[in-house]
Order: sequence, then C-alpha cells, then structure tokens
Amino acid sequence: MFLLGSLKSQTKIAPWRVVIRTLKVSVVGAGGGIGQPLSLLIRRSPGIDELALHDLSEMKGIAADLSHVSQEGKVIGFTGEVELEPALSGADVVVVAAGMPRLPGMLRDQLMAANGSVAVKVATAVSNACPGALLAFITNPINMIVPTAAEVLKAHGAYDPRRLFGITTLDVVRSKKFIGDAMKISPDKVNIPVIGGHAGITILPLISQCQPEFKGGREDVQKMTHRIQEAGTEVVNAKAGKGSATLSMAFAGAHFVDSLLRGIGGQEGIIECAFVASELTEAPFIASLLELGKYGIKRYLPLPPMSVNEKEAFEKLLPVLKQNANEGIDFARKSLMEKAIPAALP
Ligand SMILES: NC(=O)c1ccc[n+]([C@@H]2O[C@H](COP(=O)([O-])OP(=O)(O)OC[C@H]3O[C@@H](n4cnc5c(N)ncnc54)[C@H](O)[C@@H]3O)[C@@H](O)[C@H]2O)c1
Ligand SMILES: O=C(O)C[C@H](O)C(=O)O
Repeated sequence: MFLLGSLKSQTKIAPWRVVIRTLKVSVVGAGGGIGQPLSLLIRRSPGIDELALHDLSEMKGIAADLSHVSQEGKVIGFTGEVELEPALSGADVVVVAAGMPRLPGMLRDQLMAANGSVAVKVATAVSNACPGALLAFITNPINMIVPTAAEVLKAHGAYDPRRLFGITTLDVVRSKKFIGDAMKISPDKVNIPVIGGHAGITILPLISQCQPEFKGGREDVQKMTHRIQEAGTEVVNAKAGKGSATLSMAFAGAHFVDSLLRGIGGQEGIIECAFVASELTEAPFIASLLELGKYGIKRYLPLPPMSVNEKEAFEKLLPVLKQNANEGIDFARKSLMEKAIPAALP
C-alpha cells in the first residue's frame, strides 16, 4: 500500500512494484534578495520532500531557519560551486535566482557579462545532476540567459525545450495589479496575457485581451503598457542602488514554481506565460501562453489575437528577441569553447 501526495507521481517499474518518486525542488541563488523570500514561499507548495538551497554564500543558517517552518519535507543548504551538483542531484524543479541585479541607469542586457556564466554553470550542472528537471531562470537578462542555457544543455545532450523556462510571471503579476487598481477590482479577477520577452519594449501586455475588458481610451492603454514595461526600472530607481525587485519577484516566482509542480502532479489546465524556445514566431525564444504538464510544456497555445497597435509593437519586438537569442547563443558557444580548449591540451 502506497500513499500518494497530491503532487507526486508514481513510476511503475514492474507490475508488482510501484515506486513513489519523491519531489525535490532546488533553488540556486537562495541566499539572495529574491532567493530567500522565494524559498520561503516555495515552502507553501504542498508535497515537496526536499528543498535544496544553494548559494555561493553560506547557506547553513538560512536552511536551518527555513527548516523550522511547520511544513512537510526537509530543507538542506549547499554552499559554493563544489556543492552545486549535490544541490541539484535528482531535482524535479530547479529555479535560478542567482546573479547580479541592475543598478539605476543600467539596462538588463548589461547584466549578461556578469550573469551569463551563471546560466552556463547551472545548465552544465543540471545536465550532470538532474537532466530531466524543469529548469526555470529568474536571472536577467532573461531574453539572453534562456538561449544561453539551451545551448549549453544541447552541448551536453540534455536539452528538452519543454523543460526550460525564463520566468516572466512578474510582468503578468504587475499587469494584474496595475489594471486591477485602475479598474477598481481585485487583481485576482484580472486575466491578461503578457507575451514577448522580459526587457523594455519586448514586454507586451495584450491589454486588448484583458478579462474583464480594460475600459480606457488609446492614451490610457498606452500609459498602462508603458507602466508595465518600465515597472522593473521603477523599482530599481526607488531602491536607488540597492538592487531591483525582490519581494514581488519572489511572489511571482513562487506562483510559477507552484504551477510547474501542479503540472508535474498531473493537474490539468494549468496555463502560464513564460519565456521559452518556440516555433510560434520567427524569434527562436519568446514568452507566450503555455499549458504545463507532467514533463513541463504540454501545449503551446496559439498567439492571442492582437489590436492594431499591439500587432505593430509585436513586429517591433521580434527582431530584438532574435538579436538577444543570438547574443545568448554566442555567449554559450564561447564559454563552451573556452572550456573545451584547456581540456584538449596535453
Ligand atoms: N525575471 C524577473 O522578472 C526578475 C525580477 C527581478 C530580478 N531578476 C533578476 O534576478 C537576479 C537576482 O536578483 P537579486 O535581487 O536576488 O540579487 P541578489 O544580489 O540579492 O542575490 C543574488 C544571489 O545570487 C548568488 N549568486 C551569484 N552567483 C551565483 C552562482 N554562480 N551560484 C550560486 N549563487 C550565486 C549571490 O551570492 C546572491 O546571494 C538578478 O539577475 C535580477 O536581475 C529577475
Ligand atoms: O528590472 C529589473 O532589473 C529586475 C526585473 O527584471 C524586474 O522586472 O523587476
């Protein structure tokens, strides 16, 4: 007799033996501004047997602290590069909040020099330690980091486009909040797809598709779109040198991880927007509506209808996404070459 938790799946290895898979979530960058509250909120998702917290900084204290929360499952801390693979070993979901945040005046793209190596290291470690895991990046610049990770996973023979995500949930969370406030209704009642990417004009909230309908003229729609696109910068400027959005990102990230876990658990009808490899458009990676399932992406929903202005904005963002993808892929190829050359030397 085996008991099944609500999120767990069972693997039949022979008719007379049923193995219950335990559920493991690993957070990389768990000691950071996002990582800590994100790890706390992930604890609220039911059925997690192990939450592994990894960071370059000492994680013992944070893990001990979080392990006292009265939720099922254990919390284990892992510190430093040598403990990255042990932290990821056997994980079902890996969420990455490691890397530098923006300072006022910076664009997200400028973070690639500092954060590209995080994507390379984590994707390499995932290939070795948990090749079947769902891998979700929070680390910026999302538009480049995800293509970088895809290229590294490919090089290690561990790439499955259905399992790799850039988390753009914060754009949806912000859209729901700003539109809800403007319409004087609860943000929970607002449904809106946000497609494209996660930087400036690549963030495209499809206000024409908002449910309930957004009541406002052309200028109101333009202002709302701009506020959503620049909301990250609003927080960066308000924090005045002390980083970027952390708490709202933790809220958004925990929501997305919960959706991934529900999908793994076999729950039907889980729809999220995320930045993924896609054949929907000429851009190789784009944020769009996805149905999540046991193995990550179950279905790519078609692009929603768009207003004339949204279509125009969409056409403008596609070349930016293509360029970003190329930069991410080049970064990965250079890193892989640099690693291969010393290894090839006698
Ligand atoms: N996707 C989004 O919507 C979104 C929203 C907000 C922030 N972000 C991005 O998330 C990232 C993290 O932001 P933050 O505010 O938490 O930064 P932070 O500096 O507070 O925390 C980052 C953490 O990552 C750790 N770290 C760095 N390199 C690492 C590595 N190789 N392995 C393990 N840990 C490592 C650091 O030690 C630190 O604890 C930034 O790149 C930021 O731009 C993305
Ligand atoms: O703006 C940033 O740099 C962080 C994040 O991408 C955000 O949207 O808040």
